[in-house]
Amino acid sequence: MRTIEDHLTAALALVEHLPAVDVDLEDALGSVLARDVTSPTELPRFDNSAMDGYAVRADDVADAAEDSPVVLQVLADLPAGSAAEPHVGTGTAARIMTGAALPPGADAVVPVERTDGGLVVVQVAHAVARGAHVRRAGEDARPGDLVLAAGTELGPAQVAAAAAVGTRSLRVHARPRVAVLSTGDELVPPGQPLRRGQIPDSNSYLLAAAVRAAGGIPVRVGAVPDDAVAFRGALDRLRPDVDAVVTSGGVSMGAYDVVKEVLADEPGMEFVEVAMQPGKPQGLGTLGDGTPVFALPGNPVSAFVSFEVFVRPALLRMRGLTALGRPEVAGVVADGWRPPGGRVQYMPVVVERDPQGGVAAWRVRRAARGGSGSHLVASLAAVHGLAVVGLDVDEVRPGDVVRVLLV
Ligand SMILES: Nc1nc2c(c(=O)[nH]1)N[C@H]1C(S)=C(S)[C@@H](COP(=O)(O)OP(=O)(O)OC[C@H]3O[C@@H](n4cnc5c(N)ncnc54)[C@H](O)[C@@H]3O)O[C@H]1N2
Ligand code: MOO
Repeated sequence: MRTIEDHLTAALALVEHLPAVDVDLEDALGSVLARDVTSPTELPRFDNSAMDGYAVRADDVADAAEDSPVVLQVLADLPAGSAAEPHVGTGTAARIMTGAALPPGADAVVPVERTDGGLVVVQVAHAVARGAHVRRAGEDARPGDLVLAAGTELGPAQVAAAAAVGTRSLRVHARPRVAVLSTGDELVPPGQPLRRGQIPDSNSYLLAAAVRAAGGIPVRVGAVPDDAVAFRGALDRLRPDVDAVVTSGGVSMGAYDVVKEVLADEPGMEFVEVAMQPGKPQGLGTLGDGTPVFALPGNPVSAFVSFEVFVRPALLRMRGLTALGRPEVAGVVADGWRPPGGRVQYMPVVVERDPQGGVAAWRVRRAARGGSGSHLVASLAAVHGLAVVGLDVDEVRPGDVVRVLLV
């Protein structure tokens, strides 16, 4: 059997960062920058007030106190956005709002609640230090500073930083468009009546959602029957519109394993057994035109785990990311189980804070009560993580510490 590491290496070798495209800031969330963003200006762009109040010369109000306020003449009113530039000389002040440019001559701001709020003359009842409540130009960024590095995934904060430096569109890696096909004569779209032997197709929804959660764009074809002509036809109709294809089912030893039957003849494809549970039978490779294909096993938990371990990292790489793993915690096992041995096990688990366990103590229990079967799709709904159990472990006991990938 092939190791997980070798199979992941083979999967990642099929893909590279997708080419760069321009995306409007409004649509940039979740994309990965293909080019650095530097600040063309100082940020803040100009010295400005951090408070609603009065722009003053600190020396003028050095002796101000509650019982002996200093009286200043109010020269101007400066709301945020005002282009006025009144010169604040000795004995004068300008009423100023948060964000308005500090007028020349002024070197501090007195908050309005420290004054009588006068519009013609103002009484200032407190001294302020030079620079008080002034936000200095360039204290956030200087011209040429790197604000966002290529390879950064754009979240709300990164989008805000790009907007603040005046960028309207960003150069990002294209997102992978990923076709999702499930195979099986037993599959019926969810919600439709079922005769004996039929089940709803959950994998095409699972995998389409997983593609979207990984930052890709799913193209959900749905269920295709176990028929070589139908499967080949569905594949041919998809391309060249997609960057990758994910299939589920039909890769094992069965008499009707259509994915294997059709794709085993493709020179770029291989069907292997990987030393993991679930997820042993795997197909991987490229179609004639180079489109990568991930042929995952049909059992729902197997499809889920296989996507996590092999497909998600590949999609992240296509999106332009270099960190491809999930965050991990070490957790203490609450209820033990017997792993299969000889294969690395990915056990779907619920991860909870241990109330007695201090800051970062996690308690881990199986998501499916009493089972680890790869068919337990309803129990999958409880999953927080996958506990990774080594292939040489014959028993996981309560109190053991396991590594958990947070999914
Ligand atoms: N003789 C052997 N039989 C099996 C072996 C083996 O080594 N020798 N391996 C088992 C393992 S492990 C797995 S995993 C499965 C993988 O089988 P396939 O990838 O060929 O998947 P199918 O046979 O098509 O389906 C398996 C199972 O999953 C259900 N299924 C399939 N697609 C969907 C879907 N879209 N939504 C919901 N459920 C789905 C299907 O009904 C089956 O119950 O093979 C074992 N057998
Ligand atoms: O590998 Mo199968 O995925 O063990 O159920």
